[in-house]
Amino acid sequence: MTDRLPHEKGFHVSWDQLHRDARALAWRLQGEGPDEGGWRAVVAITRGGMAPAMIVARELDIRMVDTISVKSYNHQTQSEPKVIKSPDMDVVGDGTGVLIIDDLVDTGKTLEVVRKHMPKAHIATVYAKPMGRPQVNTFITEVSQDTWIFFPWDMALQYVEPYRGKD
Ligand SMILES: O=P(O)(O)OC[C@H]1O[C@H](OP(=O)(O)OP(=O)(O)O)[C@H](O)[C@@H]1O
Ligand SMILES: Nc1nc2[nH]cnc2c(=O)[nH]1
Ligand SMILES: [Mg+2]
Repeated sequence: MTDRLPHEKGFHVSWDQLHRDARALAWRLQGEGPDEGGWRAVVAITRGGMAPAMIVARELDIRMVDTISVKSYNHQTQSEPKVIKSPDMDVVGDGTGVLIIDDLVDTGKTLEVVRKHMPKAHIATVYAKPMGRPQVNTFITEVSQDTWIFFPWDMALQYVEPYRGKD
C-alpha cells in the first residue's frame, strides 16, 4: 500500500478540456497505426480510460472497442494493480494494431500490468506524470508528479464564497 497524500497541487479538468485534449490525442494517433488500414481496435482501461477511448474511437472511426479493468487505487491510496477483467484475447491477440487508452499515467504501475497482457499494443494517455512517462507511447499534456488530476466525473459545480466577506 502506498499512501500518495499529500499532493501539492491540483489540476482540474473540465468536460470541455477533456474533450479537446482527447481529440488532440486522436489527431496525434491518426496515421500512426501499423498499416494503412489504421488501428484494428481500441481497448479502454476502465474506468478512467472509457471517456477518452470513446472520443478517440469516434475520431478515428474505430468500431471494435473492448475494455481491460485494472483495480489499484482507492481514492488517492495505491495498492498492487490487479487485472479483474481482460479484453477478448481472440480480438486483441498480442496487441498488434491495438490502441490502449487511459486517462492518465501516474506511477506507471497500471500500464506495466496492461502491457504484459498485450506487449505489442500502442499505449496512449491524455495526461502523464514524469514517473509513468516511459510506459506510454503517446500522450498530450504532462503535469508534475506532485499534482493530483481531478476529472469532471469526480467533481460537481458548487457555490463559492466571494473573496470579500471571507474571514
Ligand atoms: O500510473 P498509475 O500510478 O498506475 O495510475 C494511473 C491509473 O490510476 C487511475 O485509475 P484508478 O486505479 O484510480 O481507477 P479508475 O480509472 O477506475 O478510477 C487512472 O485512471 C489510471 O488508470
Ligand atoms: N483522478 C486521478 N486518479 C489518479 N490515479 C493516479 N493518479 C491520479 C490522479 O492524479 N488523478
Ligand atoms: Mg484508471
